Amino acid sequence: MKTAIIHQRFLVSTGISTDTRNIKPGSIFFALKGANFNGNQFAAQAIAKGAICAIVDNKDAAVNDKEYIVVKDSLKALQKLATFHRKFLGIPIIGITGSNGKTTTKELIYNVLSKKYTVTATKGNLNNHIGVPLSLLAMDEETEIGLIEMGANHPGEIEFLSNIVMPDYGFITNFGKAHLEGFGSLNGVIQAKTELYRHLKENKKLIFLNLDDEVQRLEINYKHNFTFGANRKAQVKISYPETGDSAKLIFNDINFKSQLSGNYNAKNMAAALCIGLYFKVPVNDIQTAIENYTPSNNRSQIIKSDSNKIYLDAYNANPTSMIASLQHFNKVKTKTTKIVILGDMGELGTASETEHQVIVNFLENADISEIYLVGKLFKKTTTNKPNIIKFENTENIKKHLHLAELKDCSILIKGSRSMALEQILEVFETKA
Ligand SMILES: CC(=O)N[C@H]1[C@@H](OP(=O)(O)OP(=O)(O)OC[C@H]2O[C@@H](n3ccc(=O)[nH]c3=O)[C@H](O)[C@@H]2O)O[C@H](CO)[C@@H](O)[C@@H]1O[C@H](C)C(=O)N[C@@H](C)C(=O)N[C@H](CCC(=O)N[C@@H](CCC[C@@H](N)C(=O)O)C(=O)O)C(=O)O
Ligand SMILES: Nc1ncnc2c1ncn2[C@@H]1O[C@H](COP(=O)(O)OP(=O)(O)OP(=O)(O)O)[C@@H](O)[C@H]1O
Ligand SMILES: C[C@@H](N)C(=O)N[C@H](C)C(=O)O
Repeated sequence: MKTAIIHQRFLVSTGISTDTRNIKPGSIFFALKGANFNGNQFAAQAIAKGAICAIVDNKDAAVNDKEYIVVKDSLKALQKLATFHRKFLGIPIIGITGSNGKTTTKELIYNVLSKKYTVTATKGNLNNHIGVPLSLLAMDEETEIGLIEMGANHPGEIEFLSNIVMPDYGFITNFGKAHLEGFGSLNGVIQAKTELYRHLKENKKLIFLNLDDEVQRLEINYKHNFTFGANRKAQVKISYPETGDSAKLIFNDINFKSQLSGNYNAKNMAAALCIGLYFKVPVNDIQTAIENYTPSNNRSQIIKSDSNKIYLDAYNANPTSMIASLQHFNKVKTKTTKIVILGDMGELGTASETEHQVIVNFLENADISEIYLVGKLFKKTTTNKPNIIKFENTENIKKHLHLAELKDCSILIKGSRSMALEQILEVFETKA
């Protein structure tokens, strides 16, 4: 009942705010609890800064009945409001999850579908129990298709988010060794990510499948599917040519280029193509949308800096995405000197030591001239290769690079968010 009342206020508001440090005038403020603050303490400030209503779960924070609504739990109220709004709009929603490439694939799909429809998509990677409701609540009556990214680092989370989103369509980018701390193993990742499939199947909704992925292939007998891949049974038949440094694919004899480094991004492009075709976006528009997409935020970027070429992939890292990046970089043909700078991979739990050593073992046999490993986890690995040099932290490698005269180099930079390896760019005079 309260959800319906809040929704009435929401419809005449400018949207949702959860932070008084950047409040939107005319918005509804939800007082959330976090690791550092209790949002209830900011409710009055939110109203003073222009919010039309504050949803609080501490009755003492409610100054009057006009501007404050007291609920049992503000976070749950936000999540319920999101589902209520989703049902109210009744538009088709695509849910996307996976271990790697969610944000990139979501951006590609967004660009493709926007050629024909008004699409509202998750901003950045606001993909958790707070970000997903906020993304749904960013949709309005103009929105024709919603595109929601769902992230997880423990079992049950995708099911929980799916119940909020109620997607009509779903896609899982891949199953990789990410967040092993919470998922336990690759099998744990598969069990958790396929919560999306189970949700879609129970509700007879459509699944987009990459038939080149052995886990996704298992779903082929579910009748509501639309498939892509190099696999001969795929409805959207793709071929993946041997490429240079950026991802490419071929569909119906048309070459799709991209500004994305790494051939693994080709399957993210293929997913966007498949979904674009399903929603009847003309192929030439799909091609333009994919080719014009320029990655940012340290993901799959190709940056020219004087005579050096930098592959900046420092947004995040895990064993699957790191090995994919290295295997690709290893194969790139260039006359320049190849250098890799790798930062620790976080959130791997007990697999951490082994997985860092696997990376070092790969590098020992790779066609790469100089290898710099940064962080405490890589420090624990063993190697006797003289071209593998270890640094305690990002500051130390920056000092080293300041002194090194790097010319005519191809440099791959990849590491977990906590390592913030993009700071290394400061060393180069970047000319994008
Ligand atoms: C709760 C919240 O929104 N916090 C944001 C806040 O953090 P801060 O530390 O400042 O405060 P608190 O959280 O303690 O504050 C409680 C509330 O008080 C508000 N407030 C505070 C001070 C003030 O002066 N006025 C206030 O009103 C405050 O805004 C809170 O509402 O600010 C930070 C800086 O902006 C935010 O980063 C922080 O946001 C949190 C982290 C958050 O969850 N935001 C979501 C919108 C979101 O989607 N964030 C994504 C995270 C994506 C991610 O990591 N995904 C993982 C998988 C998911 C794992 C999941 N289980 C999980 O743990 O999240 C993946 O691998 O993809 C993002 O930020 O990118
Ligand atoms: N299909 C893929 N296979 C392996 N690695 C990939 C794939 N797609 C993207 N990556 C790698 O993952 C990095 C992060 O991409 P992106 O942000 O799109 O993923 P994400 O799943 O959204 O991650 P997060 O949830 O942390 O935001 C890319 O820069 C790239 O290195
Ligand atoms: C940034 C967060 N979503 C993530 O991907 N974490 C891993 C462990 C990383 O930082 O690489």
